[in-house]
Amino acid sequence: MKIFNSSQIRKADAYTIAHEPVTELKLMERAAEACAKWLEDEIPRETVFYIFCGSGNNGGDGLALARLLCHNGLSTHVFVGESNEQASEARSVNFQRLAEHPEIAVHQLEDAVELDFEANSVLVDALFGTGLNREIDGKYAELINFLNELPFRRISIDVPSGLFADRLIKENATVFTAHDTLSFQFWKQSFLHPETGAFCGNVHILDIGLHKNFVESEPSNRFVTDDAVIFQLYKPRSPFTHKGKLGKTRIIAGSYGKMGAAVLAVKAAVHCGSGLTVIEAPECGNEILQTSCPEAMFELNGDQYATAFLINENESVGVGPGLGTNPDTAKAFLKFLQDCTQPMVIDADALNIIASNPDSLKMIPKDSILTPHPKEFERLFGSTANSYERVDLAQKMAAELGVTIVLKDHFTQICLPDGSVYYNTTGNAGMAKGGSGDVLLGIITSLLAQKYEPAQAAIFGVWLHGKAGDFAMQKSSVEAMLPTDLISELGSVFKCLSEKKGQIH
Ligand SMILES: NC(=O)C1=CN([C@@H]2O[C@H](COP(=O)(O)OP(=O)(O)OC[C@H]3O[C@@H](n4cnc5c(N)ncnc54)[C@H](O)[C@@H]3O)[C@@H](O)[C@H]2O)[C@@H](O)CC1
Ligand SMILES: Nc1ncnc2c1ncn2[C@@H]1O[C@H](COP(=O)(O)OP(=O)(O)O)[C@@H](O)[C@H]1O
Ligand SMILES: [K+]
Repeated sequence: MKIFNSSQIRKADAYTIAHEPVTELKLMERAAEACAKWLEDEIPRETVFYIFCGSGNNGGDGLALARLLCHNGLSTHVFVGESNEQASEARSVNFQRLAEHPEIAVHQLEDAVELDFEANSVLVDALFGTGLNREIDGKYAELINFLNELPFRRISIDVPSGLFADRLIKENATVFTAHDTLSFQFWKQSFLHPETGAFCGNVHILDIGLHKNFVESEPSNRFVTDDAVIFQLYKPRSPFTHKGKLGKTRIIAGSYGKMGAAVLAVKAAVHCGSGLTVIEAPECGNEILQTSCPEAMFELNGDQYATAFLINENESVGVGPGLGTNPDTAKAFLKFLQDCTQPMVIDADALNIIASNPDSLKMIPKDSILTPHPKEFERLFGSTANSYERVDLAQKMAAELGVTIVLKDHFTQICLPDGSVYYNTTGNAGMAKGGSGDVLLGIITSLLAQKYEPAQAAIFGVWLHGKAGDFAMQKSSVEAMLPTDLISELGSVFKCLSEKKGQIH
C-alpha cells in the first residue's frame, strides 16, 4: 500500500469525486458508514457515543456518523463549535441532517467540561483530520487535554486531532490520545513513527473506495507491506523439490558466552525452510550447537571467537549475532568482507565492526542486507534528531551503497537500493527482548538461500518475523513470550500463508 502525504490524500479525494459518480457528500457518507460499521462490530451496543466535531470535513464525518449510529438505535451526543458557518458544504449538510434525529443531543464544544458523562461512554474525536495546518492551541487544546484525562475509550476518526499526517509535531504538542484510530484508505506516515504513532493506539484502515487509477498512478516511494505484497512474494514449495534446490544457508555467529545468539539464528534459518544449513562458529559452541540444532552442520572458525571466515560459493551468508568484536575477529571479518562478492545479511557485531572501520562500508557486497537496530544504525551512519530524519538518512544510504537497510523498530523500515521504503506493521512489544534480532537474521538469510531476491527476502522476512511474534503473543503475553517462540510460530505462519494461497496440505 502506498503512503501518501496530506496533499496527495486531498488529490485522491478530489480525483475520486471527479472521475466517479460520487459527490463529496456521498464520499463523506461512505467514510461515516465505514466508521459506523466498525463501531457497531467492535463496541457494545449499550455504549453512549460522544462525538466531538470540528469545522472541517473531519467534523462532517463525525456528524454523519452520529446520524448513522442514532439511526441504528445507538445513544449519541454531538459537540460542535460556534463556527458552523465556515464549514464546507458537505459538513453543513450533515449538520442540518442532524435534525432528522431529534434524539441526538447537540452541545457546544466548550460545554463538554460541564457534562456528566455516562459510565459506559466512548469519546469519538472528529475535530481535525488531514486538514490540520498548525499546532492546536487555545480552546481546542483545553478540550483535548480535558478529554485525554477522562476514563473512557477514545477513538479518532481518520487522524488523532493534533497529528499531521506526514510530519513530526513539536514536543509537548496537544494531541488527542486515541486507543483506536479509524483511518481512511491509507496508512499515514505519522502513524508509523514512534514520536507520533504513540498517539494512534491501534490503527484500523477502512476502505472508502478511493479511485484505483489515482492510487496506481500517483507516485510515492514509501509503502506499507500489506497482505497483497506478501501473497505476491511468497513462493509455495513444489512437491517435487529436494534439499539441493532449497539453498544452502551459512550462519556465522557466536563467541564464548554468546552462543545463544548463534542457536537462535541457525534454528530460525532451518525453520524458515533452508534446504541445507551450516553454522560456522568457534569450537566452544560445537557441542551446544550440535545438540540444540542437529539439523545444521557445524564448521569451525576459531576457539573462543572467530579468527577466520570460510568463503563458499553458492551459499547465502548471515553474519554477526554474538560474534563479538575481538580485534582478531574484526580483522578476519574485514578480510572476509573484502573477498566476498555475494550479497549477505549483516547484523549486530558485524555491523559494529564495520562502524569502527568506516572505510569498510564500501566493501559491503552490492545487494547485501544490513539489519541495524537504532543504536547500530547511529554507529554506522551518525546520529539524527528523530526517527523521521533517521529513515530519510537510511533511504539515502541504501541507495548510495546499493544495499537494503532494515531499520529495526516497532514498525521496521526496509530501505531498498532503488530508493523505496517499506514499513512493516506486523510484530509487537513482546519482541523487545534480547535474541529477537538474531531470529530475524536467520529468517532473512534462509529466504535469501531459497532464491528470494534480496529486497524480497528483507520485506518478506521482516513480515514473517513480526507475524510469528503476533502469533506468539496470542498464545502467551508481551511480557512472557520468548524469541524462541518466534521460531516455533514460523510453522503456523507458513501454514496460514499456504492455506490462503489455496494449497492443499
Ligand atoms: N475530502 C473528502 O472528500 C473526504 C474527506 N474526509 C475527511 O475530511 C478530512 C479532511 O477535511 P478538511 O480538509 O476539511 O480538514 P479538517 O477537517 O482536518 O479541518 C480543517 C479545518 O480546521 C482548521 N484548522 C486546521 N488546523 C487548525 C488548528 N490547529 N486550530 C484550529 N483550526 C484549525 C482549518 O482552517 C480548516 O477549517 C479527512 O481527515 C477526513 O476525515 C472524509 O470525509 C472522506 C472524504
Ligand atoms: N516494540 C516492538 N514492536 C515490534 N517489534 C519489535 C519491538 N521491539 C523489538 N522488536 C523487533 O525485535 C527485533 C529486535 O532486534 P534487536 O534489537 O537486534 O535484538 P537482539 O539484538 O537483542 O536480538 C527487531 O526485529 C525489532 O523490530
Ligand atoms: K480526528
